[in-house]
Amino acid sequence: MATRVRPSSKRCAVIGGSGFLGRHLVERLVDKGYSVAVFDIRQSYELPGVTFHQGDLCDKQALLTALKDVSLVFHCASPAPFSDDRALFQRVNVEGTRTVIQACQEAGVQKLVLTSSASVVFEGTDIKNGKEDLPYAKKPIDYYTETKIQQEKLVLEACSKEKGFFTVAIRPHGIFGPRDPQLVPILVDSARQGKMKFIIGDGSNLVDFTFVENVVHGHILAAEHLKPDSPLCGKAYHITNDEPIRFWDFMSQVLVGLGYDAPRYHLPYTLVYGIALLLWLLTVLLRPLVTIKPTFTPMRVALAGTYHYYSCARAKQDMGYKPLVSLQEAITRTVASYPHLRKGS
Ligand SMILES: NC(=O)C1=CN([C@@H]2O[C@H](COP(=O)(O)OP(=O)(O)OC[C@H]3O[C@@H](n4cnc5c(N)ncnc54)[C@H](OP(=O)(O)O)[C@@H]3O)[C@@H](O)[C@H]2O)C=CC1
Ligand SMILES: CC(C)CCC[C@@H](C)[C@H]1CC[C@H]2C3=C(CC[C@]12C)[C@@]1(C)CCC(=O)C[C@@H]1CC3
Repeated sequence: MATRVRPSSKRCAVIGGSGFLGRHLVERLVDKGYSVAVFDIRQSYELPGVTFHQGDLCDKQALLTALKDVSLVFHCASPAPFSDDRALFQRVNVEGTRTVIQACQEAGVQKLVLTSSASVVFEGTDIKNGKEDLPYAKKPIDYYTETKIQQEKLVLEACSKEKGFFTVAIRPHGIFGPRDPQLVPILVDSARQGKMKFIIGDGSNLVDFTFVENVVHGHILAAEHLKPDSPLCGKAYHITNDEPIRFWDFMSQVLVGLGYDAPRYHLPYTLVYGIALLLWLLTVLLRPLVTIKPTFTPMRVALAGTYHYYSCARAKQDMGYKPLVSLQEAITRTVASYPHLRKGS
């Protein structure tokens, strides 16, 4: 009878390993002595100790090649959240994740760590110190979040002691750091267009922004604590910097750090939200004729004008999580990493 060779626990795969979070995760795993297989639709770098497998995660055969001899899989691939392509989110985040689960089970993978999002419980209204037992959003803020909810459910439901397949979901919020392609670049682009003069609402709303290295730390701790009978099995965990900050203070610190003025003038939240909604309707109506990409979408206005910060007490208790980098240090390091986005450069 053929015996199955138990894959090495230091061999893992990162699906989405060419992306912002994925690459930081891969770099840390290599530092910790893991050998890593990256599976991604694109290859964006080369690194000793890392093998690249280019492919679409909806393709099970391609996944099976990358998952050979792998015991641990991190799944952090997703289409960009600001894409408007509902069919793409459905195909990659839902159908693709189903395929990832099947491929993991067929390849004999023991642990799957999903990058979910704290936004799975956000409906555009205030969340203060939200815990993981909040219900999933009934009206998610966009298609991206709608499919992140379905994806998280699929992964957590697949956790099975009988099959020897253990799953956990990490829910980060507002990831930022060096090489982030969205938060800082969008902010600077808006400032360069003169659109960052206004504070939406009274500016007191607290939110979580989480440094990418802390998010990586949470993922690796989750993987290392995920064992049969551990409390992590089939559960979701918020990973944040544990230092909620006023949304507009965070934006101002990044902008001022890069040489731009901080927003100063207040606008009522409902007015801006209403205008953003009208603009969005207009873009939908005009879509057959022209493509418009407004800076202030209803989703961004909701994120900019409400409280949304989360408790990471469960991660502290079950996996000993503690942020490694403080928010101030993280902002300083992030600002320093974007010399090309400084005013005047
Ligand atoms: N950034 C944030 O603030 C937050 C992110 N998250 C989650 O974290 C994860 C990582 O996000 P982030 O690093 O910011 O995103 P990125 O877009 O930087 O990384 C995602 C990677 O997945 C790749 N990818 C997309 N579709 C496929 C596919 N069909 N098959 C294989 N690879 C694919 C992307 O390629 P390509 O670029 O070509 O599309 C990209 O390389 C995502 O799951 C996201 O939902 C959660 C909370 C907050
Ligand atoms: C133009 C300005 C009013 C705002 C610019 C900053 C925004 C680009 C970011 C502020 C909060 C961020 C955020 C995400 C993306 C970038 C921001 C909107 C996510 C939507 C990314 C994907 C997630 O899973 C949730 C994030 C919430 C916070």
